Amino acid sequence: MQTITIGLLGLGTVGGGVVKLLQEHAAKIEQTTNVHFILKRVAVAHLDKPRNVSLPDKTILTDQIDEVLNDPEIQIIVETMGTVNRARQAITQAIYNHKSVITANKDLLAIDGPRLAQLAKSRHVDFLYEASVAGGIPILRVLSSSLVTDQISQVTGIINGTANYILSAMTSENVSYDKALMNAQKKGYAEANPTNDVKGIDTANKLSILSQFAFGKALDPNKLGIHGIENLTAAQLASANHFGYTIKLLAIAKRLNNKLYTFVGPTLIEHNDQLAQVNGVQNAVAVKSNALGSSVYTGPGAGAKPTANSILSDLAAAATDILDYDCGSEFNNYHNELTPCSLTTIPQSFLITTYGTSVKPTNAINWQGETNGNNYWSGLTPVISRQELESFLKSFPRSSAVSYLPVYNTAKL
Ligand SMILES: NC(=O)C1=CN([C@@H]2O[C@H](COP(=O)(O)OP(=O)(O)OC[C@H]3O[C@@H](n4cnc5c(N)ncnc54)[C@H](OP(=O)(O)O)[C@@H]3O)[C@@H](O)[C@H]2O)C=CC1
Ligand SMILES: N[C@@H](CC=O)C(=O)O
Repeated sequence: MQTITIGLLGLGTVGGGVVKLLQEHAAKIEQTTNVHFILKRVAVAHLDKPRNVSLPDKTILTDQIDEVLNDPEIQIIVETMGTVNRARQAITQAIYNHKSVITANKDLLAIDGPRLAQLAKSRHVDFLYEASVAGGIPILRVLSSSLVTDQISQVTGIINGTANYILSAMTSENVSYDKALMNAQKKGYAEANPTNDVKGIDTANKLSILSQFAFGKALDPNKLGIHGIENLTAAQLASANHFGYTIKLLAIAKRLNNKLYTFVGPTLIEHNDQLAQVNGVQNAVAVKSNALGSSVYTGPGAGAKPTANSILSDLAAAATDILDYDCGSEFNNYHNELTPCSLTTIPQSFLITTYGTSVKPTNAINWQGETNGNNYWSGLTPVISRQELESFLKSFPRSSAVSYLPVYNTAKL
């Protein structure tokens, strides 16, 4: 049996899960990897905070990250503290100190992942981040191993557990948005600041990473048009349901020739689509590829143990590479020049909802269906161009509220 020494940054939801799984699964881990992992140091922000994990020795806790990063015995750093700047600094320092790094930090990866990956490669250490997309679903390994030779044309993801948990609770249990968000926070699904979860930013960050694995092109999340779920109305949820659809926060990347069409936002998806049945904290990634056809990968997208499981799979891979003197291969070595475009510029069908009246707008649209409630009217458009949509929206008096949502897979590319 070989020994690998690790250092952990962060002991919150995910870090705590890592410690628990290292303890609970120790026998299986040792048998399958032939490695005995020693957790030598754990960095936290607040030393005196009560913890719901038992550490072998309280003295391994420190609030000085450098004590972990500069410890010469530590071979692998597991970063589960979040934040962008402090985590970037810590990961860079770890790589310069010749330590392999595992992280779940999609906020950092989305803006600086490719650079950090190149740095790790140049320093001959591993840089792995399975947990950064869809929590417990091993989607990055599927894309970079099982589908490595296939040509992918589309990925669609429900990749934020908090948003999906909120939408499911609002749709099927009639729970209010605020209450559902509070429950997601209690369960450890939401980010320390849940703004990224509900505004679609976390979804966009994950789409950036996913796109890098599926298409060889990392997307700049700042250049994606991103829509969140925070302004969705009960009228939209009820109207979608009336027409046979569920509303999900989707991340879509679709390749056509050398262009990559992307969208992040709430979208109507037919009740009988497999993705519409993904509820609660479950995530799903649907992949369309030339050889395999359609495949869908589902599982918990957040939470302590599912996320920690992804980290432990990286840990096993990094330990094997250290023992085989084979560190430094890129997690994803597919690179491709594609031009990102917004899917919203493509003609497609929309759900339009007007508020303050239950009367149908007078515009000449061949509505595919319509419904109304006390104080709103909703209609389903045929496939219309962006220009037609915009001129329709402009035809309303400034004072009236009108909103629109796209219908999944109606875009005519
Ligand atoms: N929660 C989830 O389901 C998932 C989270 N992630 C990602 O995993 C990471 C961790 O998330 P999560 O566990 O939920 O976050 P938490 O807020 O639960 O935990 C963060 C931990 O990091 C510690 N920490 C924060 N800043 C510092 C610092 N400057 N120095 C040392 N320690 C620090 C905190 O210390 P203290 O406890 O003392 O305050 C805490 O233990 C994030 O990048 C998140 O995006 C990815 C997938 C799923
Ligand atoms: N806050 C995130 C956690 C996992 O990435 C989510 O809800 O999906």
